[in-house]
Amino acid sequence: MRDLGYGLSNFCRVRYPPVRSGRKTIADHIPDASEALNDAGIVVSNLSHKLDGTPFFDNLSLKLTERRIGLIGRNGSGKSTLSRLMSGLVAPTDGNIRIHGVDVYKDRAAAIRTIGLIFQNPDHQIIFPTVEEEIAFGLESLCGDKKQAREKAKAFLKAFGRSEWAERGTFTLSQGQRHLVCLMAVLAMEPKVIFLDEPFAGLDWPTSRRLFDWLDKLDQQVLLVTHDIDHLASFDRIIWLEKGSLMGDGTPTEVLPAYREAMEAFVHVDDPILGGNLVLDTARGDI
Ligand SMILES: Nc1ncnc2c1ncn2[C@@H]1O[C@H](COP(=O)(O)OP(=O)(O)OP(=O)(O)O)[C@@H](O)[C@H]1O
Repeated sequence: MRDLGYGLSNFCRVRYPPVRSGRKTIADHIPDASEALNDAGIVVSNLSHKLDGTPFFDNLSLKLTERRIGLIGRNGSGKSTLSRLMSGLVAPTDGNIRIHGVDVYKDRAAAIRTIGLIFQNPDHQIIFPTVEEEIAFGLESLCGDKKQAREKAKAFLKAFGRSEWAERGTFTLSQGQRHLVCLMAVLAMEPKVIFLDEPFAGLDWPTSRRLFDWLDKLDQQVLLVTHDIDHLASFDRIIWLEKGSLMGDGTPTEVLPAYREAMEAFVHVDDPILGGNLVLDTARGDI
């Protein structure tokens, strides 16, 4: 497709220089040698990553110690890729990522104890026919004892007021209920950090609200990838990515208005009916 020269990256760079927190600058989040020894939170150090041989992340460094962190950006901005890298599912081309001191790619056994991942679609996560088996699976990989894992799964279901789900077929549950099973399976393993990649997509408002309320009560550090910025107003820190670059980093009040304005400008500038200029370049990653 033809690009009329109003690419997102240029648009944002001209009108929206990276948003910086009043309290901190990006440099404050770059770990120095002494900070690298600090095991707290998520530490991304000089991350460079290529996709199909093309550089995507270039020397990205972040130190995330806040309890609630939102990761936003347009489609293709790199949110899921960064989540996969942070979860240790993908090897970074260069640099490293440590979560509470664990190099998540190199030390998978420790990573499983440290990170919990919840995907957008519970069907990409659930593999067992019954709820109890699903929850017991991760526990068994931690303790190595099937009976103990099943008992712990039962106790966990009871604590969530869902004992009657133990023998229930996972695919007889609604999508919202399957999300809850995924959340319980992850929480049962007591990870220090939980990554959620668009967990509310496709859920009705009460279900997403209830899931959000559960998340809100968790003690764990949570990193939430979402397009629904209304969920992020109460968060501690927002990271805004565009095409692998950091466009904003700060509190919701510092980042979200600029993000909203940039996204609204896109609606009007690029609308084929109102503006006549819709040019979506798939190679560029617009869609
Ligand atoms: N394995 C891969 N190989 C090559 N390119 C990839 C790969 N995975 C993702 N990409 C590309 O990297 C870019 C970032 O993708 P990513 O899925 O991280 O974006 P996203 O911000 O999560 O998008 P969305 O909001 O649509 O979920 C996209 O242009 C995508 O096409």
